[in-house]
Amino acid sequence: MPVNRIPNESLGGPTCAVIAHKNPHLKVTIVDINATRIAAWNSDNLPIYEPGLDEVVKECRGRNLFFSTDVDAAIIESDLIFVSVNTPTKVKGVGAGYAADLKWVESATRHIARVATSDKIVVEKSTVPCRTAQSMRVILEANSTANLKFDILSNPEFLAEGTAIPDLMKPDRVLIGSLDTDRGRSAAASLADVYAGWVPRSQIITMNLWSSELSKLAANAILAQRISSINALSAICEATGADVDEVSYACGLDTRIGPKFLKASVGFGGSCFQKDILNLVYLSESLHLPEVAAYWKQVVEMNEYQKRRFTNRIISKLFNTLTGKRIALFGFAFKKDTGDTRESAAITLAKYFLAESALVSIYDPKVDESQIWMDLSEPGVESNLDAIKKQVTICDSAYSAAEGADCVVIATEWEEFRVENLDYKKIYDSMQKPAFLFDGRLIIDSKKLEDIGFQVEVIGKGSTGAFE
Ligand SMILES: NC(=O)C1=CN([C@@H]2O[C@H](COP(=O)(O)OP(=O)(O)OC[C@H]3O[C@@H](n4cnc5c(N)ncnc54)[C@H](O)[C@@H]3O)[C@@H](O)[C@H]2O)C=CC1
Ligand SMILES: O=C(O)[C@H]1O[C@H](OP(=O)(O)OP(=O)(O)OC[C@H]2O[C@@H](n3ccc(=O)[nH]c3=O)[C@H](O)[C@@H]2O)[C@H](O)[C@@H](O)[C@@H]1O
Repeated sequence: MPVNRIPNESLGGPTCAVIAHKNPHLKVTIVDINATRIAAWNSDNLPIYEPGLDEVVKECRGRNLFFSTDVDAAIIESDLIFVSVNTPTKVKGVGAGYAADLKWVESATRHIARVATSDKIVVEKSTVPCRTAQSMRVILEANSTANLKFDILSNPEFLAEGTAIPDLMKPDRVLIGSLDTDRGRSAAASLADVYAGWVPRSQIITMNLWSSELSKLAANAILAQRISSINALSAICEATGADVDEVSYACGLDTRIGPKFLKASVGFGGSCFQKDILNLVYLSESLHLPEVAAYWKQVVEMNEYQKRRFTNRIISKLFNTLTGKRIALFGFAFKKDTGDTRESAAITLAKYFLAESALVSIYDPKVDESQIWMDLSEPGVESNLDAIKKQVTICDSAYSAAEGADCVVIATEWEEFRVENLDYKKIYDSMQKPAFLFDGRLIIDSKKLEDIGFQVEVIGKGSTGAFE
């Protein structure tokens, strides 16, 4: 079994589908070198789960939205090309563990230079380090044989997974960065016209290329920083008897702070927050700004600490050993309403539990079983997967995951895990006693579960109940 992550096309697919939906006069072709992905986009089972996406794709596919592996043809016939390829953290070489790996951006750029037969506007949609547009321009100009003109724009995307369609339909802002030249401004105006199909002009912001590239990294870093801040406070809450939900509410009422992104959790996940902050750390170090690098690095370190801290609380409450105990892990995706597991806190938790010789029963409503095995195993080590399969069971419901378990751990905030949507009495009756429930997402009503008999432990809240 190949143990490479299955690409999701979480960005390019939904973004271009909405552009096609809102601009019926434009022909939009989504191309990918991954034929399996394209086949899925052309089928009834789209490769990603995203609420509202099916409807948009079904309406436009075959009309003005096409999915293809014929990258050459799409480059030749397009006036405007979005480069939305993956930019993961480098795993080896200079900057490993921090810098963004730009090999896919470079290969897509070289492909455009090699194949284009007319002038193009090339839009950097992927999240990239500051000044990547300059490298793309050099590659395009140096490799283009036909004396063609290429304009590079930065147009970072701010959608979040799980809410991609509403985010795209009603963005807070659309950001377009260009060179401050007549050509640059004219290219930016052409791209602005595409978005003006549905976004008010006042929300389409233009600025210089480098500000635009940096704004994307900055926005993700600031959002993640808020989560690490509230998570740091959650540790203080647990030690003092303060309630993190109340602290978050009180702070969020200050209009200068605002209520969003202050929900304490077992740790942020997703393909971008960690990658983009590490990218910012690397950029800061490259610019000889070690204090700035250390500041941002701490946001990621706090996130790792939160996952370790939550696990330690579970071990301590389960009488200091997990050996042979069954843990029901509710949720594996990095957040609700997505099947994406990239950097999911649930993966780290599951690995900690396995290291403590626990048995883990996993249930997630949208994550494929094959994805869970990939996430838990070492790439390419078959024997490692065999060992993991002795400790892990993947279940088709929360009820089967909880059967015979010593504790339930809520790792993803799926609505179906709320007290009103699951029969927790049935779950309690099927578990070992004492039955523990650890809520890493602050989604359950502790009082109701304690009344059933559960010993409940919630992130950012002190312990209550019979065992204190
Ligand atoms: N996932 C998200 O919600 C968001 C992602 N981003 C950024 O968008 C970029 C892409 O992210 P995802 O869509 O999540 O990545 P992904 O890995 O799911 O998809 C990237 C796709 O690009 C394809 N690809 C790679 N090289 C290619 C080439 N030369 N020609 C054609 N296709 C090629 C891959 O086969 C893959 O299907 C990243 O830079 C990410 O930081 C930005 C905002 C939101
Ligand atoms: O660049 C990207 O890829 C995107 O990254 C994030 O979007 P995403 O990672 O899809 O999802 P978020 O809603 O930001 O959640 C990220 C993680 O933080 C967690 N989170 C979020 C909010 C909160 O208050 N607390 C919290 O723990 C979520 O559960 C999740 O694990 C940003 O929100 C998007 O604006 C950005 O475009």
